[in-house]
Amino acid sequence: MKLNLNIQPLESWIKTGKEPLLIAGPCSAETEDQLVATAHLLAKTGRVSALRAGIWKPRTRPGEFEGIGSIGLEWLKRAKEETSLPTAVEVATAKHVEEALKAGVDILWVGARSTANPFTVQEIADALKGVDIPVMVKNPVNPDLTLWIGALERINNAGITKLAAIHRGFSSYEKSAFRNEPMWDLAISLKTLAPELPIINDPSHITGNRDLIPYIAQKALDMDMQGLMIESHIDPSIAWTDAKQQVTPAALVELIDNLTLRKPEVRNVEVNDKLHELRNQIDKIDDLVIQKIAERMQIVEKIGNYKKDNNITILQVSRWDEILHKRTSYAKALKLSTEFTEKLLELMHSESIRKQTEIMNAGQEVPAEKLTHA
Ligand SMILES: C=C(O[C@@H]1C=C(C(=O)O)C=C[C@H]1O)C(=O)O
Repeated sequence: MKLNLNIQPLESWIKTGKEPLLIAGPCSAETEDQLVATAHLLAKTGRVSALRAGIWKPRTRPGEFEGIGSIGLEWLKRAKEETSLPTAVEVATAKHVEEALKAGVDILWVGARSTANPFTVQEIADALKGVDIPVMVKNPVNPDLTLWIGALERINNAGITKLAAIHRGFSSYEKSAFRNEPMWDLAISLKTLAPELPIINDPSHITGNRDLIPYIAQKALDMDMQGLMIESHIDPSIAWTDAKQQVTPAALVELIDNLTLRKPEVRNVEVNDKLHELRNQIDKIDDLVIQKIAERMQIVEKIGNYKKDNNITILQVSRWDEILHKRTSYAKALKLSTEFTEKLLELMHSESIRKQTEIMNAGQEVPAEKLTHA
């Protein structure tokens, strides 16, 4: 299934000639000097397509710097006049939208905390009705693809067609090197559901650590994301927010220069022929894999019927354990990762359990009305 979004290409609202497409600027606008000086250095690099700056900062706890507020819009205006860089800010309320529009901000984005709340997103969407401005929607804090899609749909339904998603990673309880887990699968699912929707990666918020930015930025380009949003500060050591993840404009250029640009396709006939030949091999193998899984399921059905006739439980922990051990060690010998093999086996096992449950309980299914929420 594909999403039904009405989207204009990225080229219609941002200069995309520079590779990769780069939106950069300080995490927060702190002082007029800091913002304007950073903007000048970024513009001078010739690599940046838009200047970002947080004016209103939704902080997790009160008492931290919550953004400079509306005065920052004036500084952004000056930065734009002096550098010609279009400007981008985060909006979290209808009032923010109103003020940003009045101040001539070029691009708005909806932050991760706002995306997680459909009331907030709807308020922003309502404030955008009848306005022609690009809007980027960050993924929600929690790893919930539907919330991300819902926010994009609400903004799109308000008539915003210059739309993009920002992948900034997800909160996770698991200890990790990253501030926010990239959970690439979610971004890949979004791209699969809406191939025309540009996705901008935000390695600054994913990593929370400037040293890790290059790895995430490279992976984002390799995942065919359309651009990068990277926090850049004239002097990160004294930044008021996110000091550890910001980079100087000079470091930003070095980082970008070290990325390898890859395209979804190349025009070289020889390369394409070789790729085609390898993909043909994959097609044949995939067909065989599916065929073998179907054969396995037919045997599972026989086992299910046999267990039913003889009153044997569906789940057989020791047999399942034996399968997990034997298969993972065999797979390991064939250079497959244990994590992958386990996932694959677990998927097959749960389908096997589902199938046998269906056989065992034929005619005794829970009535549909009992399955609906009270
Ligand atoms: C198929 C069986 O039932 C279940 C499913 C298994 C499988 O799909 O391999 C293994 C053990 C059981 O939990 C079985 O008992 O062999």
